[in-house]
Amino acid sequence: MEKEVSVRIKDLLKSLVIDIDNDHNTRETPERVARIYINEVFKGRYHKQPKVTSFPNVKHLDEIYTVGPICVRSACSHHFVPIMGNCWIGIKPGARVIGLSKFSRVADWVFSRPHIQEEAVMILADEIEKLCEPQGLGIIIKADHYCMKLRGVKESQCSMVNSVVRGDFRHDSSLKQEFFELVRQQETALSR
Ligand SMILES: Nc1nc2c(ncn2[C@@H]2O[C@H](COP(=O)(O)OP(=O)(O)OP(=O)(O)O)[C@@H](O)[C@H]2O)c(=O)[nH]1
Repeated sequence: MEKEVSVRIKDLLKSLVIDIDNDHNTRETPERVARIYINEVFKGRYHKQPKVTSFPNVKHLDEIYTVGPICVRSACSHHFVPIMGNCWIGIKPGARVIGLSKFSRVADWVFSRPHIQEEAVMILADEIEKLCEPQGLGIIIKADHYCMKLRGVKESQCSMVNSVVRGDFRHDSSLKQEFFELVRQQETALSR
């Protein structure tokens, strides 16, 4: 696959009148770009989900906890330029729990694909629900879209914030508020 992609990138660069044969800086760029897409930026499409072990919630914990900020590194489906930001996950555990670091690993796997942010948050929520079946789940993403910064409208300060709430977070507004408040407090502490 790397070979096939690099051949096509070579054609693309030729169409863009980039002289990869004589410009020493771009000579191996097609191979590099192929590796970046397959092994890094879009790896979530080609690599298996990271292994996640779940454990029984022996103490029947039913208080919420949050984890974040988790890095969002993605690419927008429309222009293939970066989406960079943070995400926060809130859990009211169910019968099983997973290790904290696994939220980052699964998020990285999900975000490493071309996305629009509205769908990315739902796909991540679906994966977390499958892994630990929480009683409640909330996710907030705040991200910069370089299709709005680097090009187009060139808005340097504008970002997108969206969220998804599932289970008890959706049915119990006080729980949802608690999650948003915990994230707000941690964000404020980080920005000091
Ligand atoms: N809803 C949503 N829109 C996004 C996201 N990422 C990029 N976009 C927007 O997708 C739109 C694509 O618009 P098009 O009109 O098809 O493309 P375009 O002519 O390049 O648009 P401009 O960016 O306005 O120049 C742009 O407004 C982007 O800002 C995302 O995650 N969610």
